[in-house]
Amino acid sequence: ESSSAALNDDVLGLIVFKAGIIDPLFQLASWNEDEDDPCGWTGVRCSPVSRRVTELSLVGLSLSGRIGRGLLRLAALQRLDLSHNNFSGSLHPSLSQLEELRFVDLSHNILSRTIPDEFFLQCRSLRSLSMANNVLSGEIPRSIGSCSSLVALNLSSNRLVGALPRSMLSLSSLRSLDLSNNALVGDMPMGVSRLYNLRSIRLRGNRLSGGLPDDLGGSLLLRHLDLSANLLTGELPKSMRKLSLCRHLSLASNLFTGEIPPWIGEMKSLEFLDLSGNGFSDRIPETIAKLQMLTSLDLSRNTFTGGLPDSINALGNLKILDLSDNSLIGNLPSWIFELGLSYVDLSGNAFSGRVPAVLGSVPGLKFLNLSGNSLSGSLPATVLALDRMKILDLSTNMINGSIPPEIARAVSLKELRLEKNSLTGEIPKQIGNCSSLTTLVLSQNNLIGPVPSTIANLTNLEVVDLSFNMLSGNLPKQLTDLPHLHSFNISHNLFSGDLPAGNFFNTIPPSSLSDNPDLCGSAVNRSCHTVLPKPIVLNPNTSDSSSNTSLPSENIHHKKIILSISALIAIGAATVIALGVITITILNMHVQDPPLGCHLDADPALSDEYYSNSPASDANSGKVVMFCGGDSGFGVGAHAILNKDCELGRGGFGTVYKTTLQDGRPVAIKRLTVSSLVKSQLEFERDVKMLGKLKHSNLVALEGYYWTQSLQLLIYEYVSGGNLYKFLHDCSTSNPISWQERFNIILGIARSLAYLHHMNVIHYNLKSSNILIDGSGEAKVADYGLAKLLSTLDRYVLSSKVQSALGYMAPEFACRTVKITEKCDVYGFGVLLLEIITGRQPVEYLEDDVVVLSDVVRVALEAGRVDGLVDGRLSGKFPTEEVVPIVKLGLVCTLQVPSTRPSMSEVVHILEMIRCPHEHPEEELT
Ligand SMILES: Nc1ncnc2c1ncn2[C@@H]1O[C@H](COP(=O)(O)OP(=O)(O)OP(=O)(O)O)[C@@H](O)[C@H]1O
Repeated sequence: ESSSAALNDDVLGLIVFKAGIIDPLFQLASWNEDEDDPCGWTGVRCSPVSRRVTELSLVGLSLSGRIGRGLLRLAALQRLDLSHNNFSGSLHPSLSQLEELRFVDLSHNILSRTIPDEFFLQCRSLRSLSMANNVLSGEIPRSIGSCSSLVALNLSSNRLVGALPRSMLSLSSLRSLDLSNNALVGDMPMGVSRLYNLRSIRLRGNRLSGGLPDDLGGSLLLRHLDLSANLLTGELPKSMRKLSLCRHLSLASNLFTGEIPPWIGEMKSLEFLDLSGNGFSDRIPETIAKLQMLTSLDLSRNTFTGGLPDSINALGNLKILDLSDNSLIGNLPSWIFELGLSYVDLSGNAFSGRVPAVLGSVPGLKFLNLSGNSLSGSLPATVLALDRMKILDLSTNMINGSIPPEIARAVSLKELRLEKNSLTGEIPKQIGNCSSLTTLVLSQNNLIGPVPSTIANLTNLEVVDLSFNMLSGNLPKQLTDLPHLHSFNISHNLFSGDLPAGNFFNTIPPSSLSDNPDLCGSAVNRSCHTVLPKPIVLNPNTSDSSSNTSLPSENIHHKKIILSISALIAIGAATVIALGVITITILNMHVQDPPLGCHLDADPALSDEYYSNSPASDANSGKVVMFCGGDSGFGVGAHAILNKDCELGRGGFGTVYKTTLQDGRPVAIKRLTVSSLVKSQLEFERDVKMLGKLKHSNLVALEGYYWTQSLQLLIYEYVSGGNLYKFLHDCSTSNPISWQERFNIILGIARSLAYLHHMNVIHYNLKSSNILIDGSGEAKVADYGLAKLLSTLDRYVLSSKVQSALGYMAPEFACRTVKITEKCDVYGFGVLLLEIITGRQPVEYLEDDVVVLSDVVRVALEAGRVDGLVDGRLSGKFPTEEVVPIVKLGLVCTLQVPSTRPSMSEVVHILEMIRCPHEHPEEELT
């Protein structure tokens, strides 16, 4: 009977515990309060004799909430393991009262606050307690000394402060103490030797100071001592020589001084010795040779002097040797490389002599850093032939000769650093075999010749630095194919010719290219051709495009075409463009637009016939995705969307229809007619979602999309006022827009472009038909970023289709070697600005000539006839003082060299200044 009552106590306790916590993954589903016996429940174990719960182990079950009183009913509990959950709150002070409790692991939770004093005061038989990796704060309670049964205590990685309580010295059963990574201060108290059972002390990462206690060596059983990353000072106490069982000793990153005492050789069990980052000085003692078990020796970042003691030669088990950043001198003894080491760092010393050729006989060597010494002679072929080597750094020495072709065998090499030496000769083409290479630094040598094209085989390359050499020739075009390249410094060489165009090279910083007098391309601000072409203009009214390409000149009145060099370039470019247009036309044939018509029901392109031509499942499988999360009300399938309202118009990318959402709100739907060119669904959706995130009052918001293989729709906010082209050029519009309205429109466009560029989006397709005017006269820019959705055609050809005939296209589109940046939008904006001010088309096609607006304006400005430029429909109603600066701004934006055009944020600033000149008296527009 009493056992069943007790059983119910256990059931009750566990159910109460469960009620207080959150179990998001239903891990405790088996805990059913209707059962009498909890012994079969997840994580519960019972004594086979008494059937009482003796163990509760709920590790890593994503449980959260507080560890409540329920557990106090489990009177027979011996083991409690709730580690790797999200339990919060403070530690229950009475938990330790459970008479049988021996093992508690609450590590890796988010327990906070101080550890209650009572917890240790009441502690009965607790042997192991871990609360590591929580957020406990405050001091370690002094009462800890009363928990005399403790064998293991781990409070590491919390936020504990204060000094180590002296009372801990009475924990004579303690074998393992881990208080590392807290903020403990003060010194390590004398009397540690009373903790004669201690096997392991870990106090790394605190702020302990003062010297080590003299009796530290009294803990004779110590095997692991880690006091690194504290502020400990003084010399090593002599008693430590008695720690002959100690395998792991780390005193790294403290303030210890003096020499390493010769008695260190008596700590014979040492396998790991780390004294790095201290102020140890003098010579490395010969007695170190007695540490026969040593596998890792780190004495780096001290001030050791003298040569390498030959005794290290005796350390037959050594795998890792780090003596970097000391003041060691002498030749590199060849025996170092006969030890079978895998990691050697001797950098930052004053070693001299040659790089030992014997290095090549160390088959297991993976890491070798000899940088920052005074090594001379040539690079032994054997060094580079190590096929397991991952990192080789011989930089900042005096090594001469050439890089041996045996480098071909370094197939595991990830980093090769040979900078700041005196290497000569060419970069061997065999480097193309080092397929693991991510970092190649050969800067500040005397290398000559070209960059071998085999470098383009190294597809893992991320960082290449070849600066300050005498390398020459053209850069291999294939470098643009390196997918991970993010730094490529070739400055201060003799490279010539075009920079590779595309990928990483589109954004390469000019500083990485500087001082190569014959290198050209926009990144170095040097044209690859002597003359940049003027804007490319095609006459859309004739089929022979090249004959209509003209070079607008200073005198634009009926000037005949002159076949100058720039004209030839322009004609060449135009021919390319014309070919592009033809390509698009062919590609578009099977996605022909329907004939113009208002009601889509009658539109053959969207009738059932249309769908029967495309895979049926395809046409109906798409789903309308609205970014705001709401329901479009279209349901599934495209019929519902397009069979509704009316066509608004057609453009280069598609046809636009107006329709209404279920909530009555109108939207404009663009059906892309370039389906065959649209990227994969994944890329399309990624790009469209990115565009959908753009929010600006002067942008037409993209609200959603629809995708199937053969039909893609973009759902935009509907803008009621019509497009700017209509306002400017449609003669039937009776009410011309005023100067103020025009200024507002220009400013709105500028602001939206500055925002787009800030978000790293290039519009690519600015023109007045893409500027919509809303009900209150505000400009809203449409069609931004659409060029990005297409994959097949590159943007040069694309832009020729949508912009060239109209004169908004920046000249750099015609020069494939010049990088296309957001400055192409600045050009388009400049043209648009002049169009808005003058009310004239950007390009006018006369019988035997082409008149380019920016040239007309430039000539008029020079002749002082600016007022005559302003749209006559304004009947002289405009502030004269605003005209000159705004016209100048338009001309600056349409400058030929992209880098000489202002950024859009500068444009916004200038426009605001023109409008309110008095607020910026100190600044002047030139
Ligand atoms: N969100 C919208 N709200 C109202 N009308 C729109 C909207 N988007 C486009 N339109 C109208 O639909 C017509 C066609 O637009 P579309 O963008 O396809 O052509 P475009 O601007 O002439 O050429 P392109 O495709 O090269 O940008 C335009 O007259 C435009 O005014």
